[in-house]
Amino acid sequence: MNLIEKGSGLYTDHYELTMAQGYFLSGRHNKPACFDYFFRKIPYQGGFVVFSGLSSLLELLENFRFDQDACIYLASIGFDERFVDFLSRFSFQGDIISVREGEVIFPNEPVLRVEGNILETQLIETVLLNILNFESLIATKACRMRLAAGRRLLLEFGLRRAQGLGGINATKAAISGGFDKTSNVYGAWQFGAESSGTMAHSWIQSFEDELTAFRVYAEHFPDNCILLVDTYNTLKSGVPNAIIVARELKENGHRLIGVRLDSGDLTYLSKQTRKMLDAAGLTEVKIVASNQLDEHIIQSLLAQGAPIDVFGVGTSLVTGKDDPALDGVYKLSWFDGKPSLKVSENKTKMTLPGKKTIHRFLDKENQFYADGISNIGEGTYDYIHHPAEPEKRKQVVNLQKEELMTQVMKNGKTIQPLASPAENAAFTLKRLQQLPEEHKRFLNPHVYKIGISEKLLASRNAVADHVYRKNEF
Ligand SMILES: Nc1ncnc2c1ncn2[C@@H]1O[C@H](COP(=O)(O)OP(=O)(O)OP(=O)(O)O)[C@@H](O)[C@H]1O
Ligand SMILES: O=P(O)(O)OC[C@H]1O[C@H](OP(=O)(O)OP(=O)(O)O)[C@H](O)[C@@H]1O
Ligand SMILES: O=C(O)c1cccnc1
Repeated sequence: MNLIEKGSGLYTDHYELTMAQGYFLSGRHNKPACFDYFFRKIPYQGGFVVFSGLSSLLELLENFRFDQDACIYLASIGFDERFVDFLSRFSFQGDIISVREGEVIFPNEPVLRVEGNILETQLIETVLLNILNFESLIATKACRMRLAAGRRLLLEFGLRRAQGLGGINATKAAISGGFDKTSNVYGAWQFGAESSGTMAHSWIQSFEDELTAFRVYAEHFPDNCILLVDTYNTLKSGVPNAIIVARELKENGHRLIGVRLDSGDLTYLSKQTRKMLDAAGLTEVKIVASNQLDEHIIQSLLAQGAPIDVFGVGTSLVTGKDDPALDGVYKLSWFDGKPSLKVSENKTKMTLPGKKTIHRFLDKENQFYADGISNIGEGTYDYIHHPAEPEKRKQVVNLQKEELMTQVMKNGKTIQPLASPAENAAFTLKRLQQLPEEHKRFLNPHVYKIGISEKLLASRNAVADHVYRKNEF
């Protein structure tokens, strides 16, 4: 299935189409509207999220169409003929204003805004949430592993354990989050990443003995050879056999790239392996480790002094293990000329009305200090208020600030070059250097402050009052 070629219109929830039909048949479909995308809870008990998926989304929206087969199907399941006819000519013509892909973002910030008519802005809800929530979830996980691994090489090994075809976008997000290479050949091809890999146990098992398996592999791939050393006994067989083959390669003007450890105590085994390789004069041979790694294990292995050069990570990365979904939502904030909000018993869940932007305030060391959300065009403000407890406020005068949102799509056409996953990763890394350490630690990270301007607070109160009065509760 290729959504881009087929047109992605059916990649949606049924209710988006019934609402769209309702807007169309009641003649309301051209009324202007604006929706915000934001999430509420940071996954993995972390201190930040890496915003990812924007380029995938823009590509899909440019191709958000209902082809003939889709229209026949929609008519067959009861959609109105006039509406289906309208859909056959439909394309998304709205605008998108967003923070940059790879930006470090925080809960309750409306990081992306969609403007257009109510029908088109409603219709894209599901695909938008599907893409942004998943890629941001996985890029955040990848980025946490990058923080744990420092400059060591990170390989993505997850396709076999991914949630079905989600494995494709997981690879894109893994690279965006800071992984260097992937085992996923399709992903590498699609997203301009580098694919690479080692070997499976089956290769070694298919030979009479381990040494022959290593020799045949090295013969075929003398310049791209990483030997898996734990099939029989890592220290008594795998590493000694790898050393024999490494010497043979050297004699022939080549070099063994590395050995891979895939079971057992990775600290003990990597230390012993390093000693054995070094004693054999093979200081250049790298140690690759895999086996159910995650950011915590990587951090712990390095703290234990494990001399591991490369980490291969699959399951926990591509499934976002520990937190299988980001709770990003898409809420109507402005309709037909008026700010709009969704009230809630729970004040933290009340949405922010109107068209808004985000400023990031920076301290003297150019480190992130706090983020402010305000109405667009509001100008400067001196305080930001806690969204749920507005009596708590923070002064933001005399601080440098950056406006985080820019227009990326106009009338359904992307107006900025789409960043590659590698460009996103470089941007994220730069931004993380500006995020104070206390927000990056894994254990009980300090909460980054976000707040709303006085004017936005006043307009939220006014709109909420109006909604309460109109609905008499
Ligand atoms: N020194 C270490 N410190 C912390 N975690 C480690 C260390 N060494 C390995 N691990 C992790 O511990 C887990 C060990 O998993 P498990 O008990 O399945 O071991 P195994 O060696 O894979 O066993 P098996 O031989 O059955 O495959 C893995 O997630 C691995 O990454
Ligand atoms: O543990 P993960 O983080 O998910 O990383 C991927 C795992 O997949 C492979 O094992 P598998 O048993 O599938 O095949 P193999 O024979 O190549 O080891 C590989 O050896 C890793 O252990
Ligand atoms: O290339 C590898 O070593 C690899 C690829 C996929 C999964 N596990 C390991």
